[in-house]
Amino acid sequence: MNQAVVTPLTSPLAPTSVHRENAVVISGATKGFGGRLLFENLDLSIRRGEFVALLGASGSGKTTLLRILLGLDTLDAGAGEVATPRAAVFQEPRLVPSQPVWRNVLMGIPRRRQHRQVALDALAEVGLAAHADAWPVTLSGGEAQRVALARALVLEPALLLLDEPFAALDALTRLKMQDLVRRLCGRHHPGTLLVTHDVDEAVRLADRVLVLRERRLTLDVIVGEARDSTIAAGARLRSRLYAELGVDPLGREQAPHSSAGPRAV
Ligand SMILES: Nc1ncnc2c1ncn2[C@@H]1O[C@H](COP(=O)(O)OP(=O)(O)OP(=O)(O)O)[C@@H](O)[C@H]1O
Repeated sequence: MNQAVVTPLTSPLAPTSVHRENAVVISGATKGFGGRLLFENLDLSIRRGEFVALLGASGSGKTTLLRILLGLDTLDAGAGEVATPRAAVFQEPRLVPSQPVWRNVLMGIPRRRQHRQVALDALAEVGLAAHADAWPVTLSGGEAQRVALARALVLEPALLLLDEPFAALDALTRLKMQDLVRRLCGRHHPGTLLVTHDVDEAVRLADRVLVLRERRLTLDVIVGEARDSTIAAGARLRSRLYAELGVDPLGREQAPHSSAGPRAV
């Protein structure tokens, strides 16, 4: 079993008490760049095993929040803790071209676990065991992303951060990759945060969808029942998310959005 440890997001801010079942707990999170606030006083928790999608307009701060959770950036104010180990998959696979696939898979794990068989098992999970000795340059975009996913999961992350990992893939590969990620997250049980622009993707994959808008999480909606009950319920949920994002999927003119404050449904 994965022995998650807890890492404060910011020091010397007082840490919150993250329970072992939580992958993320942050409160009052505030971040800006050059005098522009991206988000302010934001609260977020993600449980282990929970798949959360984060939607928001371009530039709203989604990647910045993900980078903070990954430890690549810090909050300006607020407190938070994340369970570790953490792993991430980005839009680009970020493989090391001078190393064969199996060595790429092992790159983030401790030396004592760096055995070829560990890589082969991880590659088998993403259907790429036969490509273990291939060079990254010979892989398709979808295959390279599956290697990146294997490299993330071999860490047995308590928190998995996905920053638009399907965005560069063709439509069919994207659907297959989404199913794979969902299946493997169910098996490995990390808390997962998926940053995406794609409402359909969020509804297809997530247990919960958040919308970051105007410096706040203006929507925090449980997806499961709406997605799984009827087609109409799923469509209503997607419409609601599009409306929250101020977008009409059919390209009709939108009335200016007014948001009274964070709402949960
Ligand atoms: N290190 C930095 N220094 C200065 N500004 C930054 C830095 N990182 C991000 N920003 C700015 O913060 C804003 C939010 O960026 P971020 O990448 O978090 O948005 P996003 O919601 O992920 O956007 P997109 O969906 O287009 O990827 C942008 O205006 C960006 O230019």
